[in-house]
Amino acid sequence: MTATRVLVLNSGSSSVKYQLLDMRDASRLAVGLVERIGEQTSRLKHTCVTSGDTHERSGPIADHDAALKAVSEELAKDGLGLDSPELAAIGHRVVHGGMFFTEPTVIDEEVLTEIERLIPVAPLHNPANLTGIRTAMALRPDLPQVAVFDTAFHTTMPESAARYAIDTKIADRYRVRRYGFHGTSHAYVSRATAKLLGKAPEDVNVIVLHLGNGASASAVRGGVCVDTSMGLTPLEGLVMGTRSGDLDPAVIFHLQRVGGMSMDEIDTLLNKSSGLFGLCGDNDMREIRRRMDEGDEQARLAFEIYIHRLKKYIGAYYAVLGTVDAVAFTAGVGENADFVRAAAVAGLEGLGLAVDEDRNARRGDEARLISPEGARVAVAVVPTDEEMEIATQTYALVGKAA
Ligand SMILES: Nc1ncnc2c1ncn2[C@@H]1O[C@H](COP(=O)(O)OP(=O)(O)O)[C@@H](O)[C@H]1O
Ligand SMILES: CC(=O)OP(=O)(O)O
Ligand SMILES: [Mg+2]
Repeated sequence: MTATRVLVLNSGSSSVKYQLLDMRDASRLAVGLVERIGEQTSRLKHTCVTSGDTHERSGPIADHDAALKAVSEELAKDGLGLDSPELAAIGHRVVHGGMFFTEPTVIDEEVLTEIERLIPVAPLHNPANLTGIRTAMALRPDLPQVAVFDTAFHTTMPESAARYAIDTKIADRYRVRRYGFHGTSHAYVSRATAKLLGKAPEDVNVIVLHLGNGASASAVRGGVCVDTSMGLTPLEGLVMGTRSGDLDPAVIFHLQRVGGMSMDEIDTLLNKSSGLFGLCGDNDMREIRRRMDEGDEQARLAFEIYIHRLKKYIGAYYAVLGTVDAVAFTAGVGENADFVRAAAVAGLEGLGLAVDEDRNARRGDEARLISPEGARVAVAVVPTDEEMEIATQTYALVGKAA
């Protein structure tokens, strides 16, 4: 029997998303999510796609190690356990790959050490990714484990976009530059957008807006990333669920010198209690919408700040690209919040950007155009599929090695 299945683990700071795929036809066998890891109210939702059965369990799951063991038990109940000889590899999302990793990579001790070394520049993500990898390695030491890096797609950025305007010697010594994240999603979505337009990726310029809890924008010219909004860490750029995005770096000096806050306190403030959450106490766009509908001014202002920043990046990447064929909205907010999409392009008719109200309001799981018929620039909703992209890259690498 040839092994054709790939398990993908997308370990986030407090969640694990996973999919088991059969790469003969890229079909999904099982999908699931463990949320709120480390809290009393953890929840696991597992769906066996082949039987259509869904199981849910709630109750505390202490850490990512426990989460992965729970996932492995769920898969085993469906006869899809990690001990299956049909499993060819396990693919892991790794958020920060630094300058070292530009391609999917089979994980060994040296790779683990490098991912660990990058923890200070991805403190919310790389530790969770590492636990996922170590647990999976312990469960199946014989299998190839492949890391697919969020930063990889952005390594094509020109130096003019990747470098900060600081002393070059210091920047080089400490490897301070813009790496960019969500690259697997930006790669997948920019290609899927070209497909939606009936063109080859080489022939289109796309602005991708990945709006999830973390959020980033990218400018993709002919399939190649030329700029992205996240930087040394996933803190720069757009307003996010709990992260501030762009700010004057002097805010940090001010909070330390005048506010008496420690560096760790400021780090936590900017990463975990800023963004939409810091502005209005909620980081979920559904809740913000509900509050705005009730006339809540604080939620309204948070929304306006979020949209203002988003619009600035659309304008900036329009200028970076010169000509734009499409603007693609993706991830939790981008795929579901029609009011965010409408507000983000409102007033940009001069740039050829608009949404058709009916098309924008329609829901669906497929990539679709929401701009009016005959619009100069296509505006689209393009669901991301980081897991499928990771599985494809993992299987290609393992196949090559075999
Ligand atoms: N139906 C919806 N309407 C508006 N926003 C939504 C909806 N569903 C999800 N979201 C938003 O998507 C976010 C999660 O996006 P997701 O891409 O899953 O994020 P992450 O991968 O960073 O966890 C939620 O925090 C919420 O703001
Ligand atoms: C890099 C990053 O911000 O990832 P996420 O959106 O999953 O938090
Ligand atoms: Mg995400």
